[in-house]
Amino acid sequence: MPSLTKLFSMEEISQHNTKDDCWVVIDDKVYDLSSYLDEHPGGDDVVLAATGKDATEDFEDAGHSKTAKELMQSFFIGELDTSDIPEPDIVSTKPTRRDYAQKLIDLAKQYWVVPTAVVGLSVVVGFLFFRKK
Ligand code: HEM
Repeated sequence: MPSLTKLFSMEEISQHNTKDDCWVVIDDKVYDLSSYLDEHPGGDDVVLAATGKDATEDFEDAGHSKTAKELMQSFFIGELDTSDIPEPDIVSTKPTRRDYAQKLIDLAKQYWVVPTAVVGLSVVVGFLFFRKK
C-alpha cells in the first residue's frame, strides 16, 4: 500500500530554522515545533540549534520523558527523504576467491627462484649421473 507520509529533504527542512518556523528531525521523522517553542521546558534556543541537522542525539541526550515523547507526536508533519543522502561506501573486508588467486600469483612471482633452482639442480645432477655411466 502506498505511504501517505510526506517526505522532506534535509535541504528543505533546514530552511525552517527560525522561532516562528522551526522544524526538527528526530529518528528520520520531521516535527514542526513552531507553535511549541515558547512552551518548550528546555527553552527555544536548544531546539533552534538543532534545526537543519539530525537532532536525534540531542533529543535523546536531554532524557525526554514518556510524556514528552507522546506530546511530540502532535507535531509530526512527515519523514526525512533519505533517498538523496549518499550511502556510505561499504567496503567488504572478507577476502574473495579472486583475492586468494591473486595472492597465489604474487607468491609464485616472489618465490620463482626456489622452484627454478630445484629444477636446475635436478638437471645438473641428472646430467652428471648419466655421464658417469
Ligand atoms: C520534538 C519535540 C519535543 C518535545 C515535545 C519536547 C518536550 C519536552 C518536555 C515535555 C520537556 C520537559 C522534560 C520532560 O518531560 O522530558 C523537555 C525538556 C527538554 N528538552 Fe525537549 N522536546 C522536544 C524536542 C527537543 C529537542 C529537539 C531538543 C534538543 C535539541 C530538546 C531539548 C530539551 C532539553 C535540553 C530539555 C531540558 C531537560 C532538563 O531540564 O533536564 N527538546 N522537552
